[in-house]
Amino acid sequence: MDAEAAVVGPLAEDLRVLNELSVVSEVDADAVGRAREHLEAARAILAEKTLDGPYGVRFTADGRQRSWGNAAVGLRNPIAPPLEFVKDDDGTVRADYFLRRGYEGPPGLTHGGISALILDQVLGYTATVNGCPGMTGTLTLRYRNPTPLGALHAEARVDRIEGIKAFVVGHISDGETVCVEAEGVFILPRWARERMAAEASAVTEAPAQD
Ligand SMILES: CCCCCCCCCCCCCC(=O)SCCNC(=O)CCNC(=O)[C@H](O)C(C)(C)COP(=O)(O)OP(=O)(O)OC[C@H]1O[C@@H](n2cnc3c(N)ncnc32)[C@H](O)[C@@H]1OP(=O)(O)O
Repeated sequence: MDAEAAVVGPLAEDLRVLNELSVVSEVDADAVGRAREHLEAARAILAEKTLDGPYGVRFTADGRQRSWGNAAVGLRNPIAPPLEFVKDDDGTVRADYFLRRGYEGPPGLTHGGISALILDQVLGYTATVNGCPGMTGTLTLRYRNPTPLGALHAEARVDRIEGIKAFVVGHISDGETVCVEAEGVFILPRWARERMAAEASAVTEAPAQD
């Protein structure tokens, strides 16, 4: 982990813990008031200097990509569980992750929208690392069994690629039972296709160099 990640990663992790405590803490009103005073002090410090816009995607000097603001995988984002992906030799992508009690939907279970967030990211990443990056065009989910909180597993593989479209399938399981199945169509958008075509034609039209 690089020096900046070592500073900001633990901040997001602290905030994940606070998110869960906001849900489950049973301290009295006086204690909540004291905790909020500390949080206000932290807010004031962090707000001293901020970006004007979203974090976006950034690149380090050695070319590594950072999506630290991303709501599913962002190192800096306390909404992200976060997910960390492993790619197998056959192109399958897997992630073991842990959902705290702040991700509850039905009592004691994972919110279905959180499962959708995770599958969107896992399937989209799978399309990208298998050579067909794109935006989510369609994401279809089937909630087969209730998804518990806690330790979960997601995985995805490319079913097929048709030109600019990747058809990806995947699921979430609790280690034994498949809870949610997903199919996604990821499409290289028109603006990206036009940019790639313009760059290709600029290379073709460039005068030959001796
Ligand atoms: C470089 C790109 C970014 C990479 C990001 C990597 C992140 C990885 C992680 C990501 C994780 C997070 C991910 C997120 O959160 S991504 C955020 C959620 N998704 C969006 O916001 C996408 C919004 N929509 C669009 O941008 C456009 O509508 C897209 C790009 C989808 C298509 O607009 P485009 O103008 O390009 O389309 P076209 O009219 O030229 O048609 C082209 C072909 O596509 C077919 N079609 C069209 N729409 C759909 C549809 N909805 N389902 C299925 N198929 C569709 C169409 O029939 C045609 O097929 P064919 O007739 O040729 O056979």
